[in-house]
Amino acid sequence: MKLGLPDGITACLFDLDGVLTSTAVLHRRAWRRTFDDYLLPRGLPPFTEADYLNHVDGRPRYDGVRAFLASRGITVPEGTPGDPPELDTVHGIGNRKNALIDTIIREEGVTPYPGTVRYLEAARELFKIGVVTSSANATRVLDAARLLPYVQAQVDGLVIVRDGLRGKPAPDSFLAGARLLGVEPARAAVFEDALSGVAAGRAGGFGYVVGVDRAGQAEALRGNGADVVVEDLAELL
Ligand SMILES: O=P(O)(O)OC[C@H]1O[C@@H](O)[C@H](O)[C@@H](O)[C@@H]1O
Repeated sequence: MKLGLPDGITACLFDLDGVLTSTAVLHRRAWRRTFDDYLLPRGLPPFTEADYLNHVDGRPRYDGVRAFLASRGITVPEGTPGDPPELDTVHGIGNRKNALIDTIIREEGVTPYPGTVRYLEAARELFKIGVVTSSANATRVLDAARLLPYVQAQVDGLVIVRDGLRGKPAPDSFLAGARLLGVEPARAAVFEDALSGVAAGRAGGFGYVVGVDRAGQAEALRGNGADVVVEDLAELL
């Protein structure tokens, strides 16, 4: 074992929001405001943390809109990516959330987890490092957190759309990350805080899946595919 990973692992694929940076809570807040603006005027129950964790967390933006609305039996037109934020379409609602997260990130900034930075410092000496995230805002967030120098390969929300990949919980984005680093999935470890993300790691046949529990959902992370669950990456040092 090195840095808590089994022998034979040569690469680490890190999710971004909630694993490297504390931006998962910012996304959650933006989603809550977006969906509550839709739900509450219609007399429907508000968006909950469980809604976020089960249907939205880790998935590409519009997949999250579709999955959550489907869980409530709500159908809205698909629309197109250029839809303005005030339109009640899948794309309009997703764009509304993106305008909100944009403001929140600009006003509040981005912090990397200190334990993650320590882990990255150690890992860069031993492993290839990639970031695999559904977020189309990844470069900006990595840059603000000063983490870009650690990243040798990046698969993000823009790449997912460009290459027509299926989003998490499908394994496509992690498999693309492994390919970019030139490693077999069995030789790569996946680090994920989202249920959809650990499921993607398991579905891709990755050598090890580390669940990072930032939301008191250790059991669910294990149930969806994590081999081990930690609350902070420093526990693996
Ligand atoms: O809307 P973005 O920035 O492209 O991000 C898409 C998704 O990215 C994931 O990393 C987050 O867990 C989700 O909350 C978010 O919805």
